Amino acid sequence: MNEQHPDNPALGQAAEGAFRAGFVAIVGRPNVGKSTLLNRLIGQKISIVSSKAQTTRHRVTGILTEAGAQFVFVDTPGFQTHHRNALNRSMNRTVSQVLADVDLVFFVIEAGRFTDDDRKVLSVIPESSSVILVINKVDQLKDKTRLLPFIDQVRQARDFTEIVPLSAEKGRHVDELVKAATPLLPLGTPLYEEDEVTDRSERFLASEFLREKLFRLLGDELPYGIAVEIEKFEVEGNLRRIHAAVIVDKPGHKSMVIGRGGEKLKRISSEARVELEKLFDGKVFLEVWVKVKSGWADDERALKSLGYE
Ligand SMILES: Nc1nc2c(ncn2[C@@H]2O[C@H](COP(=O)(O)OP(=O)(O)OP(=O)(O)O)[C@@H](O)[C@H]2O)c(=O)[nH]1
Repeated sequence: MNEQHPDNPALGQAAEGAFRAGFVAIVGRPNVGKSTLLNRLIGQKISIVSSKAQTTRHRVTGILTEAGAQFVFVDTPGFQTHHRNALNRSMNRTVSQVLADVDLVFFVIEAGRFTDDDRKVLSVIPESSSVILVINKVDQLKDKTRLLPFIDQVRQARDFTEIVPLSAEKGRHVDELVKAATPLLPLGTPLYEEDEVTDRSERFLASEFLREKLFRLLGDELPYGIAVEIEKFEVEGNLRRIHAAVIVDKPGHKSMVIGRGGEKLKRISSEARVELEKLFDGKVFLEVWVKVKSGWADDERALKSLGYE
């Protein structure tokens, strides 16, 4: 019998035993389109670090629940090869731990480009992992006949379980990825309810959204070791009051973040606010300032307080 859950048909199907659910990591060098892909996959269902999620080992960045499967996407902090300090050691450790633990890895590259940095990322994925090669930005490939030889070139580097060319930005063939990935998840009941959101999760999402805007709008000027700390998060009816500090390592970095006449910081916070209002479906009052904490990136304890493990 196919009993339907009153709020979520997907949960009803779990009773049949055919449901699949698992953790998925999306990895790739900077700028290949990982965030765009995640947003495209989960759309408005962006979630969710639920109360349950805090008892798991992973940071959940999004959940996609389909009729027959639930994908729980988890965060892998980017890794850098240039600086060696506590921050990087901690990040590299986290990356390999997370990858060894998830059920499936989406390894994302750009169509027509397979670089040394891509190979470095690939080398961190454990041999035992199931990996889907996601070739993103196929819309940028002018000569489509180049795609097959390119696929042949990349598949020399590893035995991928599946290969899916797509365009995350245009939303093309993203459903193919979901289709290819579903049978690779383990059988099991859903790990999370859909649209589960807690105060804590909103706080986490606020810091993630702000961090994303900093990365995007500072670009090459992004100071090394920048971090976001949510100092206050209050909910009054449909209004959220958020006070956030951007932590930088050196006094000189402060002016880079603030920009001439405060322009940069104003733009960063206003873009983050607009997206948070959409996400929370309510008004957001977001106040952001910049704080200097010298040497924080080298201080393991400070890292812990900022959420790095
Ligand atoms: N043409 C095209 N551009 C894309 C596509 N997907 C992403 N982009 C663009 O590529 C750039 C990087 O995208 P992100 O999603 O930020 O990439 P990322 O891998 O998350 O980058 P990091 O956060 O730096 O690791 C953005 O300018 C996107 O708009 C695509 O399918 N086609």
